[in-house]
Amino acid sequence: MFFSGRAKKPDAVIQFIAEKLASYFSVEAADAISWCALNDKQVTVTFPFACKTQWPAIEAFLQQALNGENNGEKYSGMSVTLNQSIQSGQTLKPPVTNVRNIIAVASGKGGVGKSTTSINLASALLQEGATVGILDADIYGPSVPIMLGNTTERPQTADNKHMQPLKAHGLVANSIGYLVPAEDAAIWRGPMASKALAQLINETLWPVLDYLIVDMPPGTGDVQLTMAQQVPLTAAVVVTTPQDLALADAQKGIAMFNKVNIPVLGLVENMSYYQCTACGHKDYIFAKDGGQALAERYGLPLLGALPLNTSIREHAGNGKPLLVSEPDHVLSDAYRDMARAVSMQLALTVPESQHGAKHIKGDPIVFNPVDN
Ligand SMILES: Nc1ncnc2c1ncn2[C@@H]1O[C@H](COP(=O)(O)OP(=O)(O)OP(=O)(O)O)[C@@H](O)[C@H]1O
Repeated sequence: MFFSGRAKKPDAVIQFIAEKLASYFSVEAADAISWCALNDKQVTVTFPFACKTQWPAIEAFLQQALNGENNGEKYSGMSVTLNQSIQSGQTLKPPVTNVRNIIAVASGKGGVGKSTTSINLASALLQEGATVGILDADIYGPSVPIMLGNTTERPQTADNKHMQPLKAHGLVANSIGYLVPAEDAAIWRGPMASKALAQLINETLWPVLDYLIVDMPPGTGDVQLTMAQQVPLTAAVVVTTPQDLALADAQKGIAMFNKVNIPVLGLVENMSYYQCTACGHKDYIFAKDGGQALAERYGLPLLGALPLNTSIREHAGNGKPLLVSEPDHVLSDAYRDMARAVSMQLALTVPESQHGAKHIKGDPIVFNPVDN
């Protein structure tokens, strides 16, 4: 047997790797143990969340740990392979075919940057190795087509019942904005808006997606509540700006999801500060640490804090997300940090679906994540 003599028992190696992973991700070793498997001299770590941009660093860190700390002999010849496999989180309603997790991005107040956060979160999750779609549920003010730069495209249908989602920048997307003129949707009453959302979700032929990001309409009224109940949401992320007014509305958003038993993964504080490009001084225009204080009050993590920044606004408006145009931008890094936090929080806090993978039927469309 391989683990005889001076070598460690398999569970000791796994325990060792799990402890290193726990320190890297600030989680419990007990969580990390379930990610690890040993096969001969190879430890395979299968992350249940998206973190692919970190793999080279993690691999080097684990390999160094195996070789170092006087372990050279104990773990001699052992190597680490990394993988990721994102499971479906449980939902109150039956899941949508092919969609593992639906994450609502919501805000109590309009104009806080919910759509901008949605599109950049979706792009960042994609860069972290997940398959991602975006659904624009902001029936009254759809901005996903503008942000993806495909306002003139229309979803195709082969049977007049189902739509192929549009593909842009590696994402798949659907929006009421592709289907009806803005002035028509703007006058829809609640039931009509909810029905339109149900159709968008259920009649789109989604390819297999780890995450479908739903850009919710702003506010916490009847329309939003019905939508939150109607869609098989796995979880929600609440976007706020740091000032009191927005925070008060963000609380209403958290309360709304609590009421319908949808787990809130955490808060994103947008427009946290402005950093002067000339001198680097940070100005907390809308107050300081409001998002952090609210997160603490509700025992939620602050998943990200993004500054008020010209690049964020320009890229949101010109049809090419910041992460696509400038993947090396320091704010693209910040969005990827946020995406990993969202993905990890979901994997660690939402129990796996009892439906298993029964709703995963395969790709109804050819999905190429690098397609533009
Ligand atoms: N961090 C940021 N820095 C600079 N501009 C931003 C930032 N976030 C959002 N914006 C800009 O603020 C405006 C509102 O953003 P966005 O449309 O994302 O907000 P929203 O909350 O989805 O709005 P709505 O309530 O209309 O749905 C847009 O012009 C967007 O480009």
